[in-house]
Amino acid sequence: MDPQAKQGIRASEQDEPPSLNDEEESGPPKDTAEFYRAQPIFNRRIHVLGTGNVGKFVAHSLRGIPQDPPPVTLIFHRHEHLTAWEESRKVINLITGGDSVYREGCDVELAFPNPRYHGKEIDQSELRRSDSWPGKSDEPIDSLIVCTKAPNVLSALSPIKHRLHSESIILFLQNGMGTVDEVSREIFPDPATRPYYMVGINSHGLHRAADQFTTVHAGFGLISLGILPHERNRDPTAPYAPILKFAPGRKAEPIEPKNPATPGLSAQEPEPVAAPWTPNQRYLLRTLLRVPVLGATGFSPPDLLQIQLEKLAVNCIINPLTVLLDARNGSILYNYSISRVIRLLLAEISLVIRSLPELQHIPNVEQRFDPGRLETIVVGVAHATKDNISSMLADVRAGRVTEMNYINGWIVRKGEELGIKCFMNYMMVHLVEGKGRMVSAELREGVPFVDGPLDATEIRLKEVTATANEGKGNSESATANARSLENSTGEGPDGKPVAST
Ligand SMILES: CC(C)(CO)[C@@H](O)C(=O)[O-]
Repeated sequence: MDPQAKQGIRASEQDEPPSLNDEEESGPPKDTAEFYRAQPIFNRRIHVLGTGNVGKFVAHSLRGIPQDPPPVTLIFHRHEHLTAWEESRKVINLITGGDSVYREGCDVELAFPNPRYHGKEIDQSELRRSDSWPGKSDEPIDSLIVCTKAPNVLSALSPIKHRLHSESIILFLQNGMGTVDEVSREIFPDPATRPYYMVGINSHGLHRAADQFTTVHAGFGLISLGILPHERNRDPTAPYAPILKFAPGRKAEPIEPKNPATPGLSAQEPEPVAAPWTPNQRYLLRTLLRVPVLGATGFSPPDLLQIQLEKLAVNCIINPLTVLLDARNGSILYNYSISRVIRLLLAEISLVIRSLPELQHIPNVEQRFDPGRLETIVVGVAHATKDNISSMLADVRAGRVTEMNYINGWIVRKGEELGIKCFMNYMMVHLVEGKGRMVSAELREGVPFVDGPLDATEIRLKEVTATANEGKGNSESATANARSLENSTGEGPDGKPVAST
């Protein structure tokens, strides 16, 4: 067996510094801080799953903690990425305002995602030639930050689920809602062995760079963090996990009129957070709070949920509209017709959010999620990011699956559970998915084809590979496509024409 297979590939073996808690305990702790300081940290290593812009930014930031940065392991999902890393300087570069900062010291592993079709995982084990490969690791993971896009979380997490245990902590950094519930249902169905979860909302602007291990920090933002209550530690009928009145299999009851501005009128009182943080929860949270560039702040679960829902409302408007208009974020501003669409969408989004049972005990929810206030937030973000291409538009242009299922799709599903029909959002989901399919089909058409009678050495490429993709964020793949065929036919730039039609 490959000697590296047990523990991935380590940058250095001396990176396990002594526990943060070397001091001997003397008597009972006097205050909360002392209580937490007395908790032992067994493993400081932080694994980062997903090495896109967010993953690189987080790993770079963690390695930049001035004193005693934590050991960080990047989990790649493709062999090419591992090879590229091994052949590179083994540094992550963050470009801020044109200046590059290189950080070294990350270890790497390779875990192949388990593909899923129609919601079911496909067992690939029989297809594998070996159970061991360079970069494979079976070591336990105590702290994990999941930075993959929402639609890829299940397939990326599945091959490492055996390494996560009931005391591990997983931080989810995805756009949209519903990822955590999906992970509990599909990956960790048993609450007794389920790890702890933390959720983060990232507002940093990060752009792709030409180099694979470089990210551009285009806009400073914040990361709002919150530790979610674990089912092991709370009453599952408490408001944070309410019994849904219209959930499948449940006898439908009409929604009671609520008055959230008067807490307690029709909702249960929130459950007080009783469980103290585990050492891994506290360690990961504290470590992230120590990184100035992340701008991380901790919130209670109800506060975090409301921040998530505000961000969701913004994403529900800017992301699909920029896809349909195929334009930058600012394009939705100062346009009478687009404003009508925004208002119709927000009317549904606001109603669903204001009806969520988990918010019923919180004062001012009616005001905070009023459609007019949400519109002000959306317009503010669209204005502040007017020159940006939204993440969803970038996904569609590149032929990737969008996060629509976790954004407007989540509103539609929640609406169904609550008895609210969200026609406008349903239409948005399918317009964006339809557009995504159309663009992917166009990109697939970019596969070079042979046209007309050719002699043995001649070949023509459809020009669409180079031109149809221009300015659509996928020119890299189109060019690579064209280049690979050029190489395979041995035709160079000064050979016979390779592009026609
Ligand atoms: C806020 C936002 C729409 C700005 O581009 C961003 O969350 C995105 O691109 O998804």
